[in-house]
Amino acid sequence: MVSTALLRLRGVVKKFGDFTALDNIGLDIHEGEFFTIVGPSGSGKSTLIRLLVGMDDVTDGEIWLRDDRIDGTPANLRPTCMVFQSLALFPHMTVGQNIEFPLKLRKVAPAARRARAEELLELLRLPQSYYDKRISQCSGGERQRVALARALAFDPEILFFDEPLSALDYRLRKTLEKELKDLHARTGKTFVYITHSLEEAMVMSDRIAIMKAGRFEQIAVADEIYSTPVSRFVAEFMGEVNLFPVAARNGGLHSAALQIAPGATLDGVGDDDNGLLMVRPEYMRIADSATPFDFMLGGVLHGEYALGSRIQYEIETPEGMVTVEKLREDRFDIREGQDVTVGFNAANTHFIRDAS
Ligand SMILES: Nc1ncnc2c1ncn2[C@@H]1O[C@H](COP(=O)(O)OP(=O)(O)OP(=O)(O)O)[C@@H](O)[C@H]1O
Repeated sequence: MVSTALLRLRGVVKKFGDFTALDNIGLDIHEGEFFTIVGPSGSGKSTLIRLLVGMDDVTDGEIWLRDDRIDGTPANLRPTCMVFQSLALFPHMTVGQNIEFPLKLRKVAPAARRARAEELLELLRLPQSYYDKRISQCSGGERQRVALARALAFDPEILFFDEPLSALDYRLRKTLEKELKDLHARTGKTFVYITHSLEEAMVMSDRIAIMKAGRFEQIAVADEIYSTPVSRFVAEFMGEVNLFPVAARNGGLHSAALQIAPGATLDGVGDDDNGLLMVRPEYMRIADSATPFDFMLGGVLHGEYALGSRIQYEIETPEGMVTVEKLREDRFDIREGQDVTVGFNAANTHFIRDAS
């Protein structure tokens, strides 16, 4: 059978004793894709990657690489897969020796090894003079680049990344996020990446999978996960959010929390629907009598927080805290303790059906 997916998982289960760490996982990863798995601590991300690279065995299910079943193949016999771990460099060797290591294992001749190492230095934007530099003399960011160059020297079909940037400082992380995305585009390789950081996932990925308790809650492109999450869990995991219970009855919308403009409707919401109306803080507005909104609620400004280029406002309402966000240049002229009415329009909402 010819398949379009590079890596396919079917009914993958991993148990540790009675505990099910991965529960019937199905997944297709496409050739050349940057695929990121995010989820809270303990959701099963590392367990999944260990199965994918062959460091651990599945309890049940199948893993296919193209048209070969690989779940029974040990890690060292999966030459197409490679884990990228920054800390696995040899500190006593030079940058060049580290990058050439996989080629030496494959008995590539010294001149060809050196030529490839120089190409990879260029690809990773490291100066050629680094060839003779010791790893112990490289900075954290340079080590990350050398580790990537070495991973690419294996010429794997898929590169697996297990939180490679988590130990780095903010600025370096931001730089390397962009570099990784760029490297992905330049190499055309398939990247499978796991992280806690949603921001990292959003910047780099073609598709994101959100993991919860050993299952995928949603798999989609970043924008779709952010704008149309399938559950409260995904909505809350993907950043700040306001959620209001809403029901559709007798041709109208009802909510204990919100004043709803007569005739306001929500796309795709029919009679007897129950759910949560989601609105991201950047779509919340301060309302006045001149600017009515489809949905409004009153409260008191509880706090104002500067987040660099953005300002976040917390409004205390009878239904709980509501978050409103503005660009700094558009900041509101309101003071803590002041009464405010906030509003938003149906077009800027997403309805999460039956969200419990
Ligand atoms: N060898 C093991 N024996 C028993 N339980 C394990 C083992 N490895 C992992 N687990 C459990 O499986 C669950 C998933 O762990 P895993 O390390 O995959 O989570 P994670 O999403 O990678 O978390 P983190 O982000 O904290 O690394 C956890 O509850 C963990 O305690």
